[in-house]
Amino acid sequence: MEIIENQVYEKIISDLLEQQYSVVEDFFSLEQVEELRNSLLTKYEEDNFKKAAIGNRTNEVIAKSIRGDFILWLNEAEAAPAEKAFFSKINDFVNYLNRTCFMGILHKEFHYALYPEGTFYRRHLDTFQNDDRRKLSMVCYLNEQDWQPEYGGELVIYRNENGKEVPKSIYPFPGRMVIFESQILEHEVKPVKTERLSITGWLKTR
Ligand SMILES: O=C(O)CCC(=O)C(=O)O
Ligand SMILES: [Fe+2]
Repeated sequence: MEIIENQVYEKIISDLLEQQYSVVEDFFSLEQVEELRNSLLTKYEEDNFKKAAIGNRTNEVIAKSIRGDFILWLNEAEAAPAEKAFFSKINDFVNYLNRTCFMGILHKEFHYALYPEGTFYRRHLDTFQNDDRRKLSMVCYLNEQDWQPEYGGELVIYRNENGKEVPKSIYPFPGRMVIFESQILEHEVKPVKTERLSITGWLKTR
């Protein structure tokens, strides 16, 4: 089958090869972001979110000193239209990765996340949850368009450059998507001064 080159995906792939992470400003349109934000907020108001835990799903510990967000795992089969459109874009990206880079992505898992004022997620590696199948982490921010840097909540990625640790701060502006190597890059979410919304997920092998 012929592969039609996609410039956005190609940029992500070359960023990942060069620096283990990539930031894309318009992976999802602002309309899509708004629909996802509304869907997240409705489900949060209906009390469907759980306090996020650390450890794997059979060995969960709620540790507020490590992370303070609330999450809701998404089920693709039962997804609402906004989430169906989200997954269709993710699936398109996964197919591209598998066909052009032989990444062998077989599974994925995504959750909504809401960080209430004052919460954070301390420095960690996403494979600490006993899941070494996690290959790529993806975070898409669903905040309002007037999100300000003073609100905090930046994602800080720690990269090693020539033996020196270099932190990269990425603010959670709406529509922004961050993709990084789950097994390599430690990262943290700095304390937020106002509610912070996102979808986070992992592309997994085997
Ligand atoms: O929301 C973010 O920017 C990152 C979240 C994160 O690190 C995680 O959920 O593992
Ligand atoms: Fe993480």
